[in-house]
Amino acid sequence: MSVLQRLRGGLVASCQPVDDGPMDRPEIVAAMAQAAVAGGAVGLRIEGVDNLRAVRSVVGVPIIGIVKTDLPDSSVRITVTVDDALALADAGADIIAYDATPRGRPSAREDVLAAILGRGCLAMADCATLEDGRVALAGGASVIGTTLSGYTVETEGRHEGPDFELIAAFKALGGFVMAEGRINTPELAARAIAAGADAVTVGSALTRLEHVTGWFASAIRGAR
Ligand SMILES: CC(=O)N[C@H](C=O)[C@@H](O)[C@H](O)[C@H](O)COP(=O)(O)O
Repeated sequence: MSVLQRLRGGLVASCQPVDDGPMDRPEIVAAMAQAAVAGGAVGLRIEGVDNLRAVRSVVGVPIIGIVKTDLPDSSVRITVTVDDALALADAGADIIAYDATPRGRPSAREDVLAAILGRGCLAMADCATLEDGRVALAGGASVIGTTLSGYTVETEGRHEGPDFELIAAFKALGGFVMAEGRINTPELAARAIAAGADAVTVGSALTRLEHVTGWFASAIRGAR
């Protein structure tokens, strides 16, 4: 079965602990990944080359790899250089996700995409808009994700929850549609599939213990 066939209709667990938090260690990310697969995840999204290597050695499901970098002069963070893309391919990523918005960054998005495809990996375009998805598919990306909707100046504050409109619009474009971003409950995940997603990625609600704890703690404080 192809990588996309294995992901179709399933859950991808994004195992990204809070940066520099107590769970931000490759062995813990690998354990999270194993637990997610045991729970039914058909794929994983992993940040960082060391984490990816640790996860690759313990699971067989498809892995979407990214490297996040905080740049001084750009808000683009996801797989911003050709070297990052190549390192993820070497570490065993099946799919490499990159920032597919037109915002400036060290390597042009086209160059990052070409590097991913050149290594025989599939490319996932992390998009904010319909136009990002259109450009990415035309350039050879296989997966278009709603990952960055709500996280660019253009789209900030547009949706409090998942961007179901973009999921539906992507469906009409063709390509493999990944619903991603603020899908924090099983009900929202099911709605994403009903809206046209081929697969759903969930991160914070599964693997950012600090965030999930905070949601509960503040709801309880607010109810007092
Ligand atoms: C915008 C951005 O940088 N998104 C990142 C991409 O990898 C992650 O921080 C998110 O956790 C991931 O997209 C999953 O989304 P959520 O955690 O909302 O389920």
